[in-house]
Amino acid sequence: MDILSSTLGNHANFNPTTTIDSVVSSLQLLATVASFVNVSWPENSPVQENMLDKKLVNGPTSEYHCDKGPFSVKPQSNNELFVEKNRRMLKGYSELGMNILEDPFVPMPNGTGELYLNIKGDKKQSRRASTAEEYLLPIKNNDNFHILKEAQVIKILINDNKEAIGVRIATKFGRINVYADVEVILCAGVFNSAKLLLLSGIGPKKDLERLDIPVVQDLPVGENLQDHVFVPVVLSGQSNVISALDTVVSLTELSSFPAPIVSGFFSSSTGTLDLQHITVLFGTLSPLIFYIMTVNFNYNLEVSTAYYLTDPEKEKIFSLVALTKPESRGRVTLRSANPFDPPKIFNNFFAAEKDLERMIDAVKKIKSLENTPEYSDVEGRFIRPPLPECDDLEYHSEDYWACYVKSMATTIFHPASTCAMGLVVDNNLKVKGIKKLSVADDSIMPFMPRGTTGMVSIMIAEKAADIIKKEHGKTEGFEDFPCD
Ligand SMILES: Cc1cc2nc3c(=O)[nH]c(=O)nc-3n(C[C@H](O)[C@H](O)[C@H](O)COP(=O)(O)OP(=O)(O)OC[C@H]3O[C@@H](n4cnc5c(N)ncnc54)[C@H](O)[C@@H]3O)c2cc1C
Repeated sequence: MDILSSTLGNHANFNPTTTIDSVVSSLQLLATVASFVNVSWPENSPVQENMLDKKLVNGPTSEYHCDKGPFSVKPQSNNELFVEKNRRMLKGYSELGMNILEDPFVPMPNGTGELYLNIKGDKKQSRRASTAEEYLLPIKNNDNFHILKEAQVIKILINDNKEAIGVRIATKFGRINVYADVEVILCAGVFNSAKLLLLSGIGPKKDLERLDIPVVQDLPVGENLQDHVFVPVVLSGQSNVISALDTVVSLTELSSFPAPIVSGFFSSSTGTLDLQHITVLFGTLSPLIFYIMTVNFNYNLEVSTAYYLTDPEKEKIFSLVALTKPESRGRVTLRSANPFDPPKIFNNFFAAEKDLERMIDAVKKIKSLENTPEYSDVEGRFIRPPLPECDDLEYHSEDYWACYVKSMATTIFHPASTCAMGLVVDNNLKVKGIKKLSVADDSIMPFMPRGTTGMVSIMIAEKAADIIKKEHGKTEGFEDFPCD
């Protein structure tokens, strides 16, 4: 297991003796990179969960749940430390006018509810259910499954017939060419799949010519970059010194995310469920809020310290407010023709004016939690972070909120769509105009999913495996949905 995990950061999905089965195995490798929370996906997903809460499997929304799939999933209420705090957070949202959903993992979930977490095992034996364990472990001894460690693909080899014949890999022993018997499947992620296509002459003609890369196929690779941009809104809640203890205990409790967490979808005045909040309650003086702000999201020390130390005797309620369906489009392009240079990434958040308006609406709405009885009864309030660039603007003016949003905006790490289906690949994941070359990762999404992208990566890998099986007449495990 350790050996497998250690290879995930630089797996090479291509091997010299590729057979149909080994291509399928390689695709399953793609699935190893996505894990994290809430793998449940309602809209006819080929991802099959193993929902551990029987109430959901047998309840009114049973058609959206499965208890026979590879991924263990359970609601957070299984942890009694969090039940009361989740209830309070949900009460605040209900007083704000949001629906409270018993089960938020249904199509068009208009409201707020508990998150489901993909965690397997009981109590102290618990651990995050991962694609590495569920997909790779069962096949790790297969003869046709190989992982090349400490290796970086630097180019796709394409012959004069515009047919992909293999890849060039840089290893610590030097560069080697690896040839594919069947086809090459690129799963290097949103930035690096685009980068590899560009390095191989597949991309916008003008960009390639600028770097003297011979043009093999003129395609809009790297364009159409999308992401879930978010802005934090932090409120102080009730004084609760005991919750400092809960914070410590919950860190040792492996059967759930280490803090109470709820999430929901809501609409701005210009969209339908175009906004999401993910709300975490941090116990009094919990250092987790400081850690998350600095390490996870890279905020500066002034902002992170303000969230940590303002109203120190109180709980902090951190809402990550995100645009689920952004209109802005960014792009990824090469910095140089050197494969070891990172690509240039232009997020272009808020390039579309409407995105800024929607985010301002969303921030104001979540901030107004402070006016609900749940918060005003305990003198809960919005914590204004120090933003010197906004100081000259009148607090609460539209200009101030625009400045707040632009200063505080960052990514939830859901980039997608740089090799979008329809623009770069066809609906069978084949790169347009090139034979025997497919892409199977988040870069192929034409649009952002409403929820997290990791679960969609797994769906893409599952679907890609089915496409390959179908093309080669393999029926075993084809469209094998355990709960159908
Ligand atoms: C901090 C963070 C938190 C997240 N939280 C969640 C969450 O809670 N829920 C959720 O659903 N999603 C979450 N995501 C998103 C999720 O991780 C992605 O959607 C998913 O991993 C994308 O899968 P992918 O296969 O497209 O690309 P990746 O996971 O990026 O995989 C690409 C792989 O290709 C390898 N690679 C790249 N270039 C080369 C090369 N040249 N040669 C060889 N190998 C190469 C990389 O090392 C990597 O292993 C999170 C992401 C981040 C960064």
